[in-house]
Amino acid sequence: MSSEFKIAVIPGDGIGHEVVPEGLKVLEAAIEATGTDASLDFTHYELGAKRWHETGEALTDQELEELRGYDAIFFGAVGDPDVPSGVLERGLLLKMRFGFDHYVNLRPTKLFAGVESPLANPGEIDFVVVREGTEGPYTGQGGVLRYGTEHEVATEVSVNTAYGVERVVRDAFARAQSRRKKLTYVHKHNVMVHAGHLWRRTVEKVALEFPEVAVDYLHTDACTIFMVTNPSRFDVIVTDNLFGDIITDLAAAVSGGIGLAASGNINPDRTAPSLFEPIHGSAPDIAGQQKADPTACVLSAALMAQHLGLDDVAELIESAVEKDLAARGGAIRSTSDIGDALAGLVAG
Ligand SMILES: NC(=O)C1=CN([C@@H]2O[C@H](COP(=O)(O)OP(=O)(O)OC[C@H]3O[C@@H](n4cnc5c(N)ncnc54)[C@H](O)[C@@H]3O)[C@@H](O)[C@H]2O)C=CC1
Ligand SMILES: CC(C)CC(=O)C(=O)O
Ligand SMILES: [Mg+2]
Repeated sequence: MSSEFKIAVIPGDGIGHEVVPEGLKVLEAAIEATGTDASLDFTHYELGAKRWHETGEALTDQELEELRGYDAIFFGAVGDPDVPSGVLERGLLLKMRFGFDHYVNLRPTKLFAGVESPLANPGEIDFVVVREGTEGPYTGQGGVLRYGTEHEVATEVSVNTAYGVERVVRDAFARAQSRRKKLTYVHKHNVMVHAGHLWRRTVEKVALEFPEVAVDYLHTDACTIFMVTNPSRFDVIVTDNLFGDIITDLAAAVSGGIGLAASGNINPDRTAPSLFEPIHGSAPDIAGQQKADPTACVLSAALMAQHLGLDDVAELIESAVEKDLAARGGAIRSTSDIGDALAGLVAG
């Protein structure tokens, strides 16, 4: 039986408009090349800075509900220098992450053959960060007292629930079980004793269900050391929303750059569409210049294909990326040239 998947496409801002067309180009080439009888039906949404300037809205509640009807969301990036910081990030992207219960923010990190790492001796880098996606300091809890005065007080509260921590920790253990059976949980429980100890107790409890998985703990600051000095020690990392955001930019940097780092914002219970995006932002410093590497976006399309059960499509895209990276050397190519090359490799 053939299946049709409805995909909402949101390029967003800045280089989102350049990398998303390349992601779609490679994805469509892979669908055709595999001969799968599945088809993807794309609906484009113009959301981001332009639309915010026109209407004052980042994403309405009605649009959020409309998006709920899709099988997946393919996203570029959000954020614009002419929009107050946080308005689009919270109003568009985080509204979807929270609204669609994307509690697993999955960020695989791999040093592909032929890719140069800034580390002198990188060794093998192949790990996945499971970043909690719906809690922590990203919930918007907190506020400001005596705004604008010399007595101003600003709080940003980290929210951690037993339910929320346990479900993401269990997901990470299951991933470790099916990989190299090592889980590193990363927090800062020497200082953040309330949230940190909830994470610690939760990991200890769930570990009993996964006796084959070796568990390791690192404070976040020490994690950044080992990510640079010995990234091979990692298999699966589980951590909170903010720590996960920070360490995955570092993970991208040590494994060849932010332009290669893909992600999935996953709702594992499939009660709402999952969202796939490169981990980078809208990169205003290079936007509109065809300088962005679309590979992260292309690999995010592969993650989306895998999520939809199109494993052969995902594998074809990944192997095209591997071939292209192995042959790249120091060549400088435009965003669309890289997309064309990847689509060509996929077509065979
Ligand atoms: N998921 C999202 O939509 C995210 C949005 N943002 C937003 O993006 C805007 C810019 O944020 P920044 O902190 O500058 O982070 P950024 O990730 O946009 O850029 C950081 C640096 O990486 C470079 N870069 C990013 N993607 C690249 C690619 N594909 N190829 C080559 N170079 C690339 C940029 O040119 C810049 O020098 C802000 O408004 C921020 O809030 C930031 C991170 C994630
Ligand atoms: C909401 C985003 C702008 C936060 C971020 O940097 C990320 O998720 O990687
Ligand atoms: Mg980030």
